[in-house]
Amino acid sequence: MTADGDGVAGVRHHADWSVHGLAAAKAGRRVSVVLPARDEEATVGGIVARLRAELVEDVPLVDELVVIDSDSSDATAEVARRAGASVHAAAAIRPDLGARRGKGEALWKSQFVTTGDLVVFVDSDLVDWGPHFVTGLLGPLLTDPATALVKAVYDRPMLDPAGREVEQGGRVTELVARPLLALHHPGLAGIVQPLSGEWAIRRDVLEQLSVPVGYGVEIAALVDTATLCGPEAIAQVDLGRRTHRHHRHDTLGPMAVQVLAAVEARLGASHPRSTSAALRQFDRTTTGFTPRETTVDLTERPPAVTVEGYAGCLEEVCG
Ligand SMILES: O=c1ccn([C@@H]2O[C@H](COP(=O)(O)OP(=O)(O)O[C@H]3O[C@H](CO)[C@@H](O)[C@H](O)[C@H]3O)[C@@H](O)[C@H]2O)c(=O)[nH]1
Ligand SMILES: O=C(O)[C@H](O)COP(=O)(O)O
Repeated sequence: MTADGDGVAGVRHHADWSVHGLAAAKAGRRVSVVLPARDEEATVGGIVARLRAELVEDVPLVDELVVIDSDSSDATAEVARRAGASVHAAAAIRPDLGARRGKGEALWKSQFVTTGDLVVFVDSDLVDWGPHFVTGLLGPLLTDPATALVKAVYDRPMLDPAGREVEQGGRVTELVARPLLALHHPGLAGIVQPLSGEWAIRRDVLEQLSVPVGYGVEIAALVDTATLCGPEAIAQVDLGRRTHRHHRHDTLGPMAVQVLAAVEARLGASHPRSTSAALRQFDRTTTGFTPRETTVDLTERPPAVTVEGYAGCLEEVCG
């Protein structure tokens, strides 16, 4: 498989690295795995338990396994804790900094409760996955000092209720993220899955990034890491196959707005940052089309390194 863009390197394969080899390559570095989770009681426990058994207990690759409970109303926190994660409610982390809703907020807040030099993010709604998601993402970071961020690449089939493959997933990827990269960041067009929720990053880079509180977090991290370190500092690793819970197409609207806004905010002064947008969608009712309005949060959190009391590293990165 090749996917060379203008600047991004080709895709490696997770099998290029063994778990024992990676544990030996750590050389004193600490690894945090962070799972953001909102209402994921059905899946988060199994993911945590397997990562804990294979990458914490069998082989000492992962030093901390952290679930950030993102305003769940189900038993996510309890299930994750029982499976062996340390669990933090996003809103309870540094309450002096306030609380927003969203996936990006969970990732941003995770910086205040983790200590890893390398941070691996893994979604907690995964169905088809394995510990090779974590080892694959760590491969380039642990073996190549020029790598700053690693993105997951995978087949992502959409299955019908009977488990048959109906098409490939990634609706926001294909209709929003990829066109945005083509228009504004062609040097990143070689990124196969720009929105993949599984990615890993050096903390000394992560802490320099401004973080959208919602679903703009992945595209923002890509664009900003390329700006800070160059696109060649972004690696990609093929993790095989991934399936997860899908949103209805209309609930992808707010996600699309957040992805668009994160890229627009990085286009310079002609696109001032808004802090919210009103997305109007319509339901067919007996009286016609009834509008349904969603206020989409476009807020961004500042680089952690600029936040008073942040304990991370303060060194300058990427030259
Ligand atoms: O407010 C939220 C929303 C989601 N999540 C968690 O974030 C992960 C991904 O969320 P999901 O709603 O399943 O996103 P997807 O539809 O899978 O969206 C894809 O595209 C998004 C936009 O780039 C990425 O953020 C996702 O990781 C990626 O899987 C899951 O573990 C969620 O529980 C939170 O922690 N807080
Ligand atoms: O990554 C994406 O584009 C969105 O998460 C939607 O994915 P899906 O179309 O596979 O649900």
